[in-house]
Amino acid sequence: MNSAAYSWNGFAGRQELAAALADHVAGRLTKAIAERGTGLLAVSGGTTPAKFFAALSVIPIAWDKVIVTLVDERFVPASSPRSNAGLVAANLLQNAAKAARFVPLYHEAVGIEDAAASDNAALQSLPWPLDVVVLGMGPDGHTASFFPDADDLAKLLDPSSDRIVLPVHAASAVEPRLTLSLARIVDAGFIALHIEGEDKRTAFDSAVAPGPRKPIRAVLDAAPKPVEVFWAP
Ligand SMILES: O=C1O[C@H](COP(=O)(O)O)[C@@H](O)[C@H](O)[C@H]1O
Repeated sequence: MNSAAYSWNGFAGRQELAAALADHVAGRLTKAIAERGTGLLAVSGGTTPAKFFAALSVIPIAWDKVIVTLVDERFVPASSPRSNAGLVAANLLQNAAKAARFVPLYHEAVGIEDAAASDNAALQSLPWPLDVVVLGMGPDGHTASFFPDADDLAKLLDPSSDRIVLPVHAASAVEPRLTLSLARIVDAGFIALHIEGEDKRTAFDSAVAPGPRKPIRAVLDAAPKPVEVFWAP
């Protein structure tokens, strides 16, 4: 594993974790706004981030200078209960954070390849690099939409890819996906991994142990700075 790898931040409870992670992220965004006039944040979806989103949404920073996008998205419209954009709209883009600009990954398109190509063009104009990326992880060791059984996983995990967004097909992923490339993720100023529960702790421990390389391990290996892991039981 790369010598930077990760740093472990353990909490007694999920609410406490959500508050601490929200404070860290708000601090980073405030610093970015002071330094370059804008803050660029990419967040994950699924189920874990809801409490963190709620905590972040009430912190009074200059949200009108913040751009929020997604680490990954399921190929479903925002009205679907499986939409990561829907989760962000309902939990993060509320309260003070309502003033942020949201850049979605899902657009109606004939297929996931077309959607990824149009995202690639649309996201080109964002003020890269990301100031903050908050990753999640599934018990299978997937992070972003880098699923262990994805077609052409080596291409998805290529740290030198010049793509911003990539299409993903994986049998275990339910629907096709859109994901930020590994290169854009590991280039972020602050990389957090937010995981909860004993099953995910076990999955993380096995991903960092010698053995088959899970996708989360590819992020740890490619990141030039330690990934800050936020965990609570
Ligand atoms: O499908 C996804 O799963 C992961 C983990 O989600 P969780 O429900 O176990 O928290 C998430 O990080 C990713 O953004 C999402 O698309």
